[in-house]
Amino acid sequence: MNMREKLDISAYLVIGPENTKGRSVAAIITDAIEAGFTCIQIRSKVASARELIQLTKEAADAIKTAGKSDDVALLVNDRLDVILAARHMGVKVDGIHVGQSDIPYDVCRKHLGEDAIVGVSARTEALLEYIQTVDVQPIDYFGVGPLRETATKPDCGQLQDGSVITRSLSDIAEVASVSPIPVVLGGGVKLDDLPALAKTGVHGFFVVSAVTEAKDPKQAATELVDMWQRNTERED
Ligand SMILES: Cc1ncc(COP(=O)(O)OP(=O)(O)O)c(N)n1
Ligand SMILES: Cc1nc(C(=O)O)sc1CCOP(=O)(O)O
Ligand SMILES: [Mg+2]
Repeated sequence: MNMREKLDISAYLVIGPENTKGRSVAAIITDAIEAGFTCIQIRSKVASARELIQLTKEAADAIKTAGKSDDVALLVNDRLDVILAARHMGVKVDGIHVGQSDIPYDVCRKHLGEDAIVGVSARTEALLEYIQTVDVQPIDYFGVGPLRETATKPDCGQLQDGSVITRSLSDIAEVASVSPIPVVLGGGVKLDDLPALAKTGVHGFFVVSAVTEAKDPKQAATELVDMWQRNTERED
């Protein structure tokens, strides 16, 4: 089974060097994987292409050292060029995450191949229409958010007048129920949000700062994974 077929977005870490308070991205990825995180996305709006390739290599090495190359997916945000370059250099990168102003997902699929993971985000109100109008077959999951405003991505949920739309739990539950593909929810998500989020039917949560800015990232990641598992365990 390839990584696309095995994809698990239940505990999804998004991380870049601007999020780690000067600490090593690879070390925090190791902490997250050891805690049980299932998916990693390298996302940086400040790193150069060369830096992103290096970060992606270090992330793939961290996943391999943890013995999880066949279980934990490694994605890169936005940068199809970085993924192609990293793959060319022998780095195992499993896929890409793109939003509505990024490279179109069908172009990503064409260049990355049938086994790659392609995640897409769209605003919830747009997503409901989107689901009915696009062929979701090339897409593996929808990234939805924000639950609340977050300094990590000040433009998320922002309208042209500068106001910010956050997602209510009922919006999230509606998207999860109509989406033909799995949904992962993020944006301002903290530990205490997980019990309510688990009830919405989404397949997982994604976080940046709840892990990357924590005093002890390993402990924070462990608490998040445990909380999600406790709240999504089947009762039968
Ligand atoms: C899992 C996940 N969901 C949503 C996003 C946001 O993507 P996008 O809207 O393209 O914004 P940027 O992350 O590129 O600023 C994401 N990265 N990951
Ligand atoms: C990468 C990203 N996408 C978002 C969306 O709403 O689409 S919010 C976000 C950043 C989430 O960071 P934090 O966990 O620190 O709030
Ligand atoms: Mg993007």
